[in-house]
Amino acid sequence: MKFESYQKYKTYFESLIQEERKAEMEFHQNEISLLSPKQREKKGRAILLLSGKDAGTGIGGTYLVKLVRASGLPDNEISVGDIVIVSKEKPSGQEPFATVVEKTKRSITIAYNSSPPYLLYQKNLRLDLYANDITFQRMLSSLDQVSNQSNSIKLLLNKIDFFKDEVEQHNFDFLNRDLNQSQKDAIKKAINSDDLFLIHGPPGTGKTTTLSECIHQLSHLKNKVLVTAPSNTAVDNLLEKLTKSGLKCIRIGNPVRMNEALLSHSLDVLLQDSSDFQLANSLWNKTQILQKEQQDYLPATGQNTRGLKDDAIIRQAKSKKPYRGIPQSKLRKMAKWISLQREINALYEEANQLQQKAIHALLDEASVVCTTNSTAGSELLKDFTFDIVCVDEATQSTEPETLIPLIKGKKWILAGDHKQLPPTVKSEKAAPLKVSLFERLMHQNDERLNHMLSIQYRMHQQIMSFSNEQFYANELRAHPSIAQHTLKDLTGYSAFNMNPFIPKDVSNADKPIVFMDCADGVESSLEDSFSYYNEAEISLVQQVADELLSSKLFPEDIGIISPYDQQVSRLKSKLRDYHIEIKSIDGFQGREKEVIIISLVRANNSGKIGFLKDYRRLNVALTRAKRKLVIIGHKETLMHDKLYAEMIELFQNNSHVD
Ligand SMILES: Nc1ncnc2c1ncn2[C@@H]1O[C@H](COP(=O)(O)OP(=O)(O)OP(=O)(O)O)[C@@H](O)[C@H]1O
Repeated sequence: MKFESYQKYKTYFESLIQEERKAEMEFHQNEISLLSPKQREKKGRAILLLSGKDAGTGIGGTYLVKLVRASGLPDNEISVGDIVIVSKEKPSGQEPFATVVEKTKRSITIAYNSSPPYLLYQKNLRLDLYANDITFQRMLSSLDQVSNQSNSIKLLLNKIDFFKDEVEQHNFDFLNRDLNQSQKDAIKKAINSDDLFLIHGPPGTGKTTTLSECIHQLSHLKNKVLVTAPSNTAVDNLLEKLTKSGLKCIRIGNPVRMNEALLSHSLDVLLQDSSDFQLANSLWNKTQILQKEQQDYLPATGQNTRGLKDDAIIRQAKSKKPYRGIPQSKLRKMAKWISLQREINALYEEANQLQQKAIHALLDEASVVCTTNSTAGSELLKDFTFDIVCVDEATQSTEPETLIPLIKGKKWILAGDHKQLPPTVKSEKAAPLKVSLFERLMHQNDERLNHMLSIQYRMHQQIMSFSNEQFYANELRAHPSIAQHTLKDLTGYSAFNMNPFIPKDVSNADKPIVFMDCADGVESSLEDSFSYYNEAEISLVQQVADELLSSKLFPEDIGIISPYDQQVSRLKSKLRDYHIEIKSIDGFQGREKEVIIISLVRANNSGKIGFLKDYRRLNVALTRAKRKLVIIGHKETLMHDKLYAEMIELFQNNSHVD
């Protein structure tokens, strides 16, 4: 996809974002009707047991309601800016929308455009997330903001001038002495490139290791770097590598969603040592005392005021006479409430300024700031720009989402693998969003702008072979330290063939890959479901797991993956006591295990293989195992597809010993 002008680019992505936003809302409606309130609270998308009270008026005359849970809010994914609904038991779908404007440990304040329903001032309320709207808003805002950045537009519209001024070339003293030549080359090219560089990292090639060294070098060269990734886990993986080698980084985001071991780098934790922030805290404490005192008086809100403005109430209270039917005692109580409110507002204002000062001091000093793509668009970073923005896992986020961090920097370095699964997109109509910016730029630019890491540190070379040929033009090499590693190297492993119906190859350490034809398997699906399961394959997976466990393999060394959620949940319940990790292929991207068992599920007369046809899913599945890969599938069905047929042929012939 190429764009002729910024306007065309903006219109194209705006409509896709709106489609996806609609699908997100439908997803929440569905989940609300399917899950119990407690199940939804556990997922972090509902908060139960709240009590509501009037919190005055907000910006633009909105009506504010504060919802409190005295015991504290449970962990949740609801953020300021999100759209929510409040109900008594189960939402009916008729509730008006509100927007979250403030969140504390015990309360959440929401804004309504018109007078909120009376229900809001009761106990036992339930608040539901309706759309994670904040990320959509940030995407739209990034699309707008990019119009002021000629350099960014040039990159997005593929108007890159390769022959402009010579870029300053740097020589490097690498911190990580173990880097291989391909990784060093990627770092040199990325740093010496002009505005944009793409690090293509096939499975296990040390993409994060390489990006981490690159960030170190950039920081040593006195650059201010913003480092982002789509998920908190991916940000923490990178942060762990960066801080291990001594780089000072600040991590922005909700500490509840961070890896505990990395909390000392969190902005929230670092702020605790700032004297300005401590002062701000004491002012917030004062506001709480004043708010308590306010409870003895009458709130000058809603019907109490009979339309009188604050100044008029104060004036009338001084006059010692009733006014518009409001008795003098009530006027005095409201006047006192107003003067306390003014004091509270002033303290809040002062505290917020002090907090801003403390945050600015920390962020001004930091050479590396780490956060998720979405949070890069938060108010906190509003006034900051960076020399370089580095985005890890860039093939897992949509183009508008990647734009959120990118517009904060002059030069972009993206790392990812467009041969693995693309970002998740809920709406069919928004499917073009599955082409990440990384993938688009990779296809539209020549090799001067990218480098593929070519040495992998995960898979036995036979396990790597098929993916290497099909997806990486045979350019991948297995590092000698792992190229021949097998189950034999694991302490205690002793192949044991206890089940005569399971081929010996399954426990034989010298056979890194086994394809098992589950010829009597039949796919089934529940009514109204596009997900499939296959009972015969479930039984075979169990027998294979038994065989491996009795060969003294630890359950934590085994992973079971399947493309279909129905199969995953049935495998989980059948193997409940096995303590083996069982996940969808999509959920296992980025992970690895010594042994992987794949159940492919599809088995029918017409050779239909559904979304197995997305070969990137097959690539992810085949590249998770380090020492042993067992693939279970219905050969006859799979042979209808050329690529699966090639895979089966290769793996059935390829189980010789090297
Ligand atoms: N030069 C190297 N020498 C030795 N080990 C390395 C080297 N580079 C990476 N590794 C190891 O390879 C493994 C994968 O590295 P890393 O997590 O950086 O890879 P990745 O490409 O981001 O992974 P993924 O495939 O999950 O995206 C890690 O255990 C890492 O320590």
